Amino acid sequence: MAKPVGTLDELKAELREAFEHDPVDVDHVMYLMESYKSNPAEWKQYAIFDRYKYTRNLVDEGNGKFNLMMLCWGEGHASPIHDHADSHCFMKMLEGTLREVRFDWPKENDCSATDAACEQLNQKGSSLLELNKVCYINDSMGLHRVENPSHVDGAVSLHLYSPPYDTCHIFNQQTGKKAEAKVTFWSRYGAKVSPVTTPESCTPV
Ligand SMILES: O=C(O)CCSS
Ligand SMILES: [Fe+2]
Repeated sequence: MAKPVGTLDELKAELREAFEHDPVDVDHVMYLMESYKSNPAEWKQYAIFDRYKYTRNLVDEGNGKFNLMMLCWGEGHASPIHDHADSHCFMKMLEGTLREVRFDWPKENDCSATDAACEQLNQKGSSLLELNKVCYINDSMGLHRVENPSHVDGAVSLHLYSPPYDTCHIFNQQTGKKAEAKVTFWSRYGAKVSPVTTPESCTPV
């Protein structure tokens, strides 16, 4: 069994090592992310919140193999229902609690074309993610929406996407209609960048 990770810098180094080998060992990456115990003193420099929507804050570009980012969710903030662009998605709770709601893909691929083909997405599960817990999803497992259920506390989560991507799809829960969405960063390595959009607020391309 690999040794547990101590600090965020150790986690970044271990993740870079883990992604040097193909295919990705999902269980090993889950172990690494789970074994890191959140220490706000190590990550608060990346945690930049916005009043109106959740923010995506780049932490490491993983030698081009993955994007590691910190997402900051104000009270009641939520992502749209989205896919993960055929990438791996690992999500770890660093502070607070998030709810993950999972959905099946739309039954009809051409739903974005005709109203007749559209129908409500099937919700297939919901779970609360507590401090230090890690969840994993990829497109073969379905879609999800992530939300901060608290109306008094913020939440911070650490996300790893591999391969990295800057476009995904968002879905309308009532119709199943999908639209392409650009995802960018609110900050990079702790420094805010120009005003950017994140999935729930960006206009489909
Ligand atoms: O903005 C994103 O990357 C979706 C957060 S839930 S995986
Ligand atoms: Fe996601």
